[in-house]
Amino acid sequence: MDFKSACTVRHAHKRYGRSGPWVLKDLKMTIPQNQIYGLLGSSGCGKTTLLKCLVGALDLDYGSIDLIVKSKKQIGFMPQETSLFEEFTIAESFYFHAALYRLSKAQAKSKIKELTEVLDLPPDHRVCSTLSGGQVRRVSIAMTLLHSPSLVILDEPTSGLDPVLANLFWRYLNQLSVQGQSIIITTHYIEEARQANVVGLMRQGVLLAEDAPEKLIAHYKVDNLEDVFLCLCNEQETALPVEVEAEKKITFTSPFKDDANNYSMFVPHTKAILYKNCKWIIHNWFAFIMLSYCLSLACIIESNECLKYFPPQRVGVVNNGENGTCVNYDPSGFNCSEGQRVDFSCQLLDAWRKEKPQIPLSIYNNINEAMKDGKARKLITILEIPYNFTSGILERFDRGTNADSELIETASMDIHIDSTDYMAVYRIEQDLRDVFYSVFKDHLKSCGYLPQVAKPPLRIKQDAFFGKNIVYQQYDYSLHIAMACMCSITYLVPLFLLTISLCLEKMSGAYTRVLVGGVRIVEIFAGYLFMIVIFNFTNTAAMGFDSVCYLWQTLWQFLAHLHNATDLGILWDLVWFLCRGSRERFSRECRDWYCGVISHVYVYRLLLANRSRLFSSGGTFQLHRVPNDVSIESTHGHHFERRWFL
Ligand SMILES: Nc1ncnc2c1ncn2[C@@H]1O[C@H](COP(=O)(O)OP(=O)(O)OP(=O)(O)O)[C@@H](O)[C@H]1O
Repeated sequence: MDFKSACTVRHAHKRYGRSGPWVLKDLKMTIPQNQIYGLLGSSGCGKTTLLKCLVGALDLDYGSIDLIVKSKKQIGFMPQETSLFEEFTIAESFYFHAALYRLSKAQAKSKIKELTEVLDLPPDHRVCSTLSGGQVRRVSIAMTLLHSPSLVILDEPTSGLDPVLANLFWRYLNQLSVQGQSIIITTHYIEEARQANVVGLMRQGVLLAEDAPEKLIAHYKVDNLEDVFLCLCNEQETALPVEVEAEKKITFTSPFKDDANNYSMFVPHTKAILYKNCKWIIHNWFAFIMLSYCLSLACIIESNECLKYFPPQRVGVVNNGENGTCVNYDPSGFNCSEGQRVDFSCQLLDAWRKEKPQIPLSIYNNINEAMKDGKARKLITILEIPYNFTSGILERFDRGTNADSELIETASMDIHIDSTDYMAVYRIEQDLRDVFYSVFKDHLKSCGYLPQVAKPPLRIKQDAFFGKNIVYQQYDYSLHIAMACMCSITYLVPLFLLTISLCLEKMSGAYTRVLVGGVRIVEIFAGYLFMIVIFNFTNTAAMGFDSVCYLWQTLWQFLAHLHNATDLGILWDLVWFLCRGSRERFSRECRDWYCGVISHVYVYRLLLANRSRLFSSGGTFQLHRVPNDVSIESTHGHHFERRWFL
């Protein structure tokens, strides 16, 4: 035959696995340029394997392939499988393939119009998964031909096509070949292949003959190609079995190894993959929104008290004292030297209102009502003042060291503190001590005693005891695990769903086409990575709202209690916290201005201390949730006070 070759295959050997049977056995093939080559053969003879080797989807074990094209971009390959993104509409599929081959809008538009007419495509808003088998095949052919490739390779394009349409399609292929495209087509319909310029007849991995159909028919003196094939099969049966000879084992080199498009197409390929991923997400929005963003939202709602109401900052009081609600008692009018009778409960409440205006009091008639509100988390503490509280304390003063335990019991107030909030317990105890001290001090002063007598015999010195090793005992981590798990799932969902999409696309063969189009794994990876980053970023932003809310309160509380900020360490950790505010999304107790700051330090200290149990809890940790049995074993230079840890 006298023609220029579009593809030449020499001594092609291919098998799957190291010890599998040879699928291609010393196969030789020459595909003429600008002509249609019909590759015929029984099922399983190796046609698809050969085509995949031609387009670079598989490598030969031995042999050589010479192609007229040097870039995958110039090849159009239609695999046997559907090879379409099933959720896409036809228009989206066209857009994706046009982007993949960097076609201009005008080029894409005119080619789409041409292909729609020739292949009688359904309306372009139709989703691929809803098309019939024949329609899918036609859309698949259209995608293959969209970028007008120089070498067109079609694996059984006409199976399932209406005969009239198949005829039109063959005519269109003829037209393309005249326009300069070389076409290889496999088909099971042997007679159909008479329309090809050249046919190759293949059996058991060997090309038995290749020539123009009419020449083959004439040579074997039969009426049709089927009979030619029969003759060739008989010849092969009588011939000696083909052995793979050592001298025919030519080392295979990919015809695309110098593909110049490898790097220049990075951006368009990645953009096309991104487009495809975005569309996939849009088509599967329900799964993404439900699994990803709804979980984020649940985390925020569940973990953020700021969104619900301002955290309770009230102290409930049940005053069973002699003056009850204190309406008939003027605390400021009390003067010991004039022999007036003091009411410590009313003095205490008055002092509280003056000294702790940020924590208002709620007066209750009985303990049950107060406890009800306490359990509803409207109160942080309930003060239950007994009837003879004042007389009991006065008697204690009188009796001095002679006071018995019964009297001490009588003169004590019950304080119910919400112990789920460790920092609140600490603060309320401190506040109560301050207020009691101020009341007794004033009383003693008014009665002519030394006020310092009321001061507890303690001199607090602030030293730095900071241990490296923090020991946990008997702590229930489940509280933290739930939230941490939800958050982790939120971040894993996009990864999980996009992986599913990748698997589905691989199974449908869509990726074969994409890879044959010259897309590299690194470009697919970049497209996926970008999507995952976007998802996690938006998730973090959503959760960040929670952090901003918390941050605002933290700052507010920080400024309100600035007098406590005796150490620069707080400022340092506040800055740290600002930088890493998102870590605090699990915070339940926004009101503790320092819990966020300290918990932060705490987390890092624990991470540094390598506590595997904390790691297993998976989330951040709050100081007020820390059990009382935390101990710091050894000292280590640090800017925080020990009392903050205990
Ligand atoms: N991935 C694979 N692993 C192992 N064997 C394979 C694989 N793919 C194909 N084969 C085997 O290689 C042989 C040739 O398969 P191939 O798909 O190339 O045939 P074919 O001529 O295209 O058949 P059909 O016309 O039915 O599509 C078959 O025996 C097949 O079972």
